Amino acid sequence: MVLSPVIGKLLHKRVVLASASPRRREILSQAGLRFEVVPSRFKEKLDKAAFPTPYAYAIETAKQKALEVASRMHQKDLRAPDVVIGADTIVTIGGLILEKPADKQDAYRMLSRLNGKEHSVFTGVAIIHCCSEDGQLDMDVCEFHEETMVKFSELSEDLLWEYIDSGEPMDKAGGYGIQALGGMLVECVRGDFLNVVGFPLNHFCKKLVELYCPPRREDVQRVKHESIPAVDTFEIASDAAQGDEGCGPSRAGVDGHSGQAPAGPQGPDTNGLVENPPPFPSDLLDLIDGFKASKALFTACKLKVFDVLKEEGPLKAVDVARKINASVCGTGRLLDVCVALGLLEKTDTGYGNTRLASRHLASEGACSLHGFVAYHDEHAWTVFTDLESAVRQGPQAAAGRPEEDPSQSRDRRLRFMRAMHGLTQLTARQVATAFDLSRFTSACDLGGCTGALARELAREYPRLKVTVFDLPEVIEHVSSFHPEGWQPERLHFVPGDFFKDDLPDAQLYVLSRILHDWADDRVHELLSRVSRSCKPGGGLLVVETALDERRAARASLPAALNALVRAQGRERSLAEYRSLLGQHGFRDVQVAQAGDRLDVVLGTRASSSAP
Ligand SMILES: O=c1[nH]cc([C@@H]2O[C@H](COP(=O)(O)OP(=O)(O)OP(=O)(O)O)[C@@H](O)[C@H]2O)c(=O)[nH]1
Repeated sequence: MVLSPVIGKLLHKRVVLASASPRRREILSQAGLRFEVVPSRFKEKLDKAAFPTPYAYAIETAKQKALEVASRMHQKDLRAPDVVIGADTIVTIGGLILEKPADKQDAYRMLSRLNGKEHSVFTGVAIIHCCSEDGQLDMDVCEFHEETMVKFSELSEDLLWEYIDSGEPMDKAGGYGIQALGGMLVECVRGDFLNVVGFPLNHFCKKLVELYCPPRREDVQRVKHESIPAVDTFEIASDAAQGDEGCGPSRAGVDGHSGQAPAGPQGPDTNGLVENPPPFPSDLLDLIDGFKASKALFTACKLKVFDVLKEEGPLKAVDVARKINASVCGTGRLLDVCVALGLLEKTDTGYGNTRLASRHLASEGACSLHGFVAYHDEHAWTVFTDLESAVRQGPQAAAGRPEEDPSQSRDRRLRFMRAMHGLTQLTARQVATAFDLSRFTSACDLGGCTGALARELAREYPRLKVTVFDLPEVIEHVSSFHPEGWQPERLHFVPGDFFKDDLPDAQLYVLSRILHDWADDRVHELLSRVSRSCKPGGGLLVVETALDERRAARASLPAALNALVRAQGRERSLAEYRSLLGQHGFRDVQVAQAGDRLDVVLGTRASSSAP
């Protein structure tokens, strides 16, 4: 029996799994897929440093594995299979990519690195649709990745060696198999378990829905007019499977344009030939509607919809309306839009948060971005209405406005602090582990605000004492951001202005999301102050979202636009940050990525006194 209708779409096709992994074979056959196994001969030796993110590396490896099998099979009997699936699983921690261990010592190195910590497991997947015509092989590649967070318990050396001696680690990414003995090492898992084992089945099925059962044209148009983006659920596949016999491998889907409507009614042209209308511009319509989606999210956050549903959901629209003190009709529409945006789920019992919403959009919690959303709603939204003049006149248009100073009023300051706190908490661990900082015993986070990064640094490096140095009016509020029962043992808050006051002594100085706020002259002033305070051998850690051609244009887009609408300051490229550190006496400048959007630059203060 095939449970997922979308897997059924592949039953009449020749499907090949380009993998030697017994786990992938098992996951896919248990899902009801029928396929042959042809292990890939692609050597997994791509240059990791050439990829902007670890998952881009995993995706490319998966793609190369599948492409190798497709072309080999085509060459052999001039008939490629219909579909080839490739996958690659990697583990990442502190900017390092771990694959299968080379030997026992290597397994030990990997497992001790993971010991007691949380790491990410990425599986990149490539689905290749092949078409052989006149001896030519034509291939369409659809690719995606899935991330799962896994936390290891604190494990003794003896236990690690016992596990290594079991032989289990050797053919597993990161040196452990979560589905077997390795499960004993794991304290918790956040995300898709099967992704860790080697194949993200859930995401794969969703991709198949996009490829084989895009929403029907009427649905797309209705959705567009109501400004609700299409949502990828298995239900779409079920509906299509029941109501649309022709729901097949649409070219639109295979070409990777997910959610694109199939070609519309076709009329004969003057030669009696059928002419295809131009492709439906779904992506463009999504783009046009994008601001409405943002505003719906901002509004639901402001009205505390996600808090109410986190505490009491699932609830009917009428009950949510009562609790947020809003109209039933307006609330119902907002809730439906949130469902379409993938933020809420709707069942017979009412509306409930998705995991994403409970984790990031409710106002409390270690991963809450509620403050960050509020800041965008109340501040960025207004500032960005000036984009046209900023583009016409350049950043001086923003300079003409009264200075946006987050410390102007208590409310605005607190709002800004909440935004920074949420964002920093979310990325602090990745920043703290981007480099091995264990050689430092003292650090000073300049402009460290609520201490979210400082706390993570102290947690990650047990010998490290961290000072947060920020304006007195900021320091005055930090206690309200401390987690309950929190004792600031190795963490100190010192009030001061990094442009005016002496900087606290430290071996490592941290400037996280600070430099982009300042124009070049101020950046030089600040860096020369840091350079003077930093002793030879000390370090400077700069954290920014760099304008960087390596990163997909889309990810650095907000940074590029921010630079236009801000009165002062500008985003800079990695080359510029490297050069700035060099100009101020920092050598051995290294760069690492912290997650998708942040770059971390570490320089060591050279011994010569003149920078
Ligand atoms: O918890 C677990 N983590 C990982 C695995 C297995 O690890 C390997 C990952 O290696 P890779 O993606 O390169 O795949 P290969 O086994 O080399 O097969 P290919 O022919 O596809 O390259 C993978 O087998 C996971 O299943 C695990 O079992 N548990």
